[in-house]
Parts: sequence; C-alpha cells; structure tokens
Amino acid sequence: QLPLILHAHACGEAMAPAKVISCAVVKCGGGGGPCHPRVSAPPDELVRRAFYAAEAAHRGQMRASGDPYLQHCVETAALLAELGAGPAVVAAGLLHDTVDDAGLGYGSLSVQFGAGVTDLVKGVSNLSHLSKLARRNDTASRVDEADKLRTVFLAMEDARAVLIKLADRLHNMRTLDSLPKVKQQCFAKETLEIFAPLANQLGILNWKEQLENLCFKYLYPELYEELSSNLLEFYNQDMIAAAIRRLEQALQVRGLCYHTISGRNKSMYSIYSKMARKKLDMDEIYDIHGVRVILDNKADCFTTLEIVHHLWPRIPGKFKDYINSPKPNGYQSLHTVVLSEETLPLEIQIRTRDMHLQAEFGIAAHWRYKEAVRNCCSSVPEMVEWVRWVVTWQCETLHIDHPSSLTHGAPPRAICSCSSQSDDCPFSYSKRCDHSGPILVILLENEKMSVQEFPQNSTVLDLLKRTSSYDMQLRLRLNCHVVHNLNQELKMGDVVELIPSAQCNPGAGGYAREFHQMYDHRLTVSQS
Ligand SMILES: Nc1nc2c(ncn2[C@@H]2O[C@H](COP(=O)(O)OP(=O)(O)OP(=O)(O)O)[C@@H](O)[C@H]2O)c(=O)[nH]1
Ligand SMILES: Nc1ncnc2c1ncn2[C@@H]1O[C@H](COP(=O)(O)OP(=O)(O)OP(=O)(O)O)[C@@H](O)[C@H]1O
Repeated sequence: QLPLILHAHACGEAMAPAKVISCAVVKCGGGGGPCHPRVSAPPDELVRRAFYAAEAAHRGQMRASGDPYLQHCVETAALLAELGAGPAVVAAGLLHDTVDDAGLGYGSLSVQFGAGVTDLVKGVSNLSHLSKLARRNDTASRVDEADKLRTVFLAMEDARAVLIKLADRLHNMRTLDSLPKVKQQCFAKETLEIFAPLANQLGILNWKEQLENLCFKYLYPELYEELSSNLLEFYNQDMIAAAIRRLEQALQVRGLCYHTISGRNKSMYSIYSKMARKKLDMDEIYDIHGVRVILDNKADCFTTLEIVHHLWPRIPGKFKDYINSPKPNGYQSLHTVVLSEETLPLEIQIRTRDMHLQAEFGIAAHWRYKEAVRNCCSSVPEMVEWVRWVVTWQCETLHIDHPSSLTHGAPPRAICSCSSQSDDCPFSYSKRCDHSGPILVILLENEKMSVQEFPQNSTVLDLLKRTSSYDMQLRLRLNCHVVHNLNQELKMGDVVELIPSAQCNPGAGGYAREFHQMYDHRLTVSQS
C-alpha cells in the first residue's frame, strides 16, 4: 500500500483540477537509509474523488486569511500523506470540514466514500466539538484536566481521527496570523497543553515541535523573537553533519558496525523550556546540537565512547553512564558533551538498539518520562504505544524520516498485545482494549465542562453523589440519552450532562449545541 504524497496548491476556483492537485508516490529504496525519490503518478482514486467533493463543498468559502477554504483541507491532507497515511486517511483529511462547515450530510459522504472514510470524518468532528467545549471552559489551564482530556481523546476515537485532528490543528496554527489576538492566545494555549503533548504521545515529534514553536510564538512573542534571532546565528546544521561524517569514518577505521547515527538541533521551544525549568542561560544548554549513535552491544558502546573522546575534547562533568547506572525508569545510554569545531558544545548519546527501543517505546519512553501521564488508566500507555509503534513502523517501511527511525530490520516488537486493529489499515487501533484502570468521564454541568476520574465499575449514581447539583431536581443524560437507571455503569469517554430542570431549553445555547451536535454524529456512527 503505497501512500500518496499530495502536493496540492489550491489556487482558487478557476484553476484546472490537474494543476490544483499533483501527486507523487513515495518510491521505496533498497535496504539503505531513508530515501525520498518521488515520481509523478496519478493520485489514488479515492483521494481524487475526495478532492473533487471537498472542492465542490467548499467552493466560494474563504478562510479568515482570505485564502480559499479548500487550501486548508488540502494542506491537512498533505500533512497526513507526508506522514505515510493511506488513502482513506488522506481522503478523510480532505473531507474533514465538509459536514460541519459546508453542510454536506454524513449519508451522502457514506454513499460516495463508504463507512470507513465517513466514520473518520465523524471522529474528527467529535474531537473538534469537544475541543471547542474545552476552549470555552479553559480546560488547558488546569494541567490535571488537560492530561485527562488527552486520554479521553485517545479513548474516544480511532487513532487515525486523532491524527487528522492533529494535522488540522497544525495547519490552523500555521495560519493563525489572521485571527484576533484573543483567539490566537486561546488556540495556542489549548494546542500547547493538549495537542502538542498528543503529538508527542503518538511519536510524531516533528509535528510536536512545530506545534510547540508556533504556540511559543503567539504566547510569548517577545521572548520568541529574541530567542529565534539568537538561534538563527547559533544553529549549525553543517557542524552536526560534519561531526556525523567524522564519527562514521572513525568507527569504520576501528571496524565497528553501527545501526544508525543521527543528529538534531534542539527545537526553540525545547530550549526555552529547559532554560525556564532549570533557570539557565542559553550558553548553559549543552544539548542544542546533538548526535546519537545506535550500536549492537554494550562493548561497542564503550569503544565508541573512547573514540568520541579521542576525536573531540570533552567538557568535564558532562559524562553520564546510564548503562552501568540506569535511571530508575530503566533508561540506559551513555551521554557525553564534547567541543566540536573547538567552540561548540555537542551532546553525543550512545546506546544499543535494545536500549533505544526501551527509550522510545518502553517504560523509559520519552513521552512518558516527559509527561509522566499523571492519573492515567493502565490501558492508556498501551494504546499510545500501539499507535506510536504503528506510526513508526509504517514510516520505516516507507523510508519516511521519523525521529524513532531504526532503519534496517524488523519493526520494533509490538508492546501492546491488543490485536483488534482493523485488518485493512495498520493505523487503526482499537479503543476496545480492556480498560482495567480508572475511567474518565466528561461531565457537563451548569455550562461547565470537566473531566472526572472514577474507579472501575462506578455508576451514574456515584457521579451524581460527587456533583454539587446532587440535591437539586435534575435532568440527567448519558451520551445524549435520558438516564432511567442510576445504577447504570459508566464507561471510558462517556459524556454525562446535568441539566437543572428549571432550565427550559438546554439545547438552545452554551455548550449544549456543541455537545448535541457531537452526539448526533456519534449516534449515527453506532447505528451504521
Ligand atoms: N527516553 C528517555 N530519554 C532520556 C531519559 N533521561 C534522559 N534522556 C535523554 O537524555 C538527555 C539528557 O539527559 P541527562 O544527561 O540526564 O541530562 P539533563 O538532565 O538534560 O541535564 P543536562 O546535563 O543539563 O543536559 C535528555 O535530553 C533526553 O534526550 C529518559 O528517562 N527517557
Ligand atoms: N543527542 C541527541 N542526538 C540525537 N537526538 C537527540 C539527542 N538528544 C535528544 N534527541 C532527540 O531529539 C528529540 C527532541 O529532544 P529534546 O532535546 O527537545 O528533548 P529532551 O531530549 O527531552 O531534552 P531535555 O529534557 O534535556 O530538554 C527527542 O526525540 C530526543 O530523543
């Protein structure tokens, strides 16, 4: 299943379709490292039809920037295609706003594109409604709740819908300039607390970094300007490339085989956070430039360390041996900082392939150690790992650059044993994994939304006891249905609505419209 890399330039209605869409197929190379020769090929039929449907639905609509609305759909789809997503996901990316913003019906989508694509569009729409509610309630300001909301996002929808929502948000963040300042800040806050960590959890580090840098720009414009002008001069990609070449040669001379050597500039937001967290100046951050070597075994790691210290002068006090003294979470690696080109600190990390798998996918995984997934249910790490694994594996198969790339060999072993992903699409994972831990429920009460945690087997009555409205006469709905039995068990991702009976028409305004719209969609999904 070759993915389509969609290069589309939605240049207005008058443009001939052939010019609007041009597609290329990623041609996979031999066994060597990542390669990206792209050859022109006809776009996948499903994607082509989705493009025409989106074009017709959004014809005449403009974005706040004055650009044709279609451009947003195309850019969203292109981001997904570049990630290696298959035609159904790319098509849903093109169509993701056709129902909510252009009045198309799910019935008609289903007839044209089938239930798979339609369910994805509905999934994105549900996430958008929930995110709108969260923005209105400023959920992002309550760290604990933002954490839980991400979990609910993952539990509620197919991970592919989350991917589409992330792509949609990335393009919206890229085009935030045209919105009023208050909205910019509101979106940036929500993105920083909810969507960037989601991208991190799913292992799409490139999107995570882009999202964070954009949030940084809108939330702290002066700091952003200052740091970006400093970094423009400081970032030195050539130095990293030269260091990698030098190390490769030295390893070859010693006859040492390595799996990969990779390098990266630390992102602007990551530098800013580290400076803030550790109260450091920029010149005290030693890992702005970094190289990582992955080898076969421990002995080779220590030999490589010797070689590194032979090639460059080391900075005293910066060597860490997490191989002989692993971190409490099991993280293993050798870290050293050397002076490259006489003046520039360069952090070098050396580890085996197994250690790297642990660092990327295991208990010591970056997303866990960074976000420490507070309050999460035990099945959530499994869900996240499964999606991370699939995304990485798919990118590797296609030789698309991915930060966790391991180049050759079999994909990393599946850590999650849930095998209920749909057969036709490896991106799909199931939220049907058993939730053995606590349950997260969305509570809508007095125009306020909150994400509440309950132990397994809790009931609607348990929820009622916890709320301030317990004694009042209430109308109560669970996932849009009136509740008759208070002993009904709550499930992960349930939405409970408490309406004081004095309130005559709960559907008229406030959160209720978003919520009901969302549930109309969900109901149609389950019926279909
Ligand atoms: N996946 C994973 N990576 C880790 C973990 N701990 C450290 N790292 C990686 O190692 C890098 C440096 O960690 P340390 O050498 O402990 O240094 P530090 O705490 O950042 O402090 P500095 O020496 O100031 O850089 C981090 O930036 C991560 O890339 C972990 O538990 N899991
Ligand atoms: N020396 C390195 N060489 C190559 N990749 C690295 C290196 N250090 C970190 N990375 C990778 O770069 C990405 C971004 O890391 P980043 O430096 O922003 O965060 P971090 O590693 O958690 O650092 P810190 O906690 O020190 O801010 C991660 O995928 C990380 O694994």
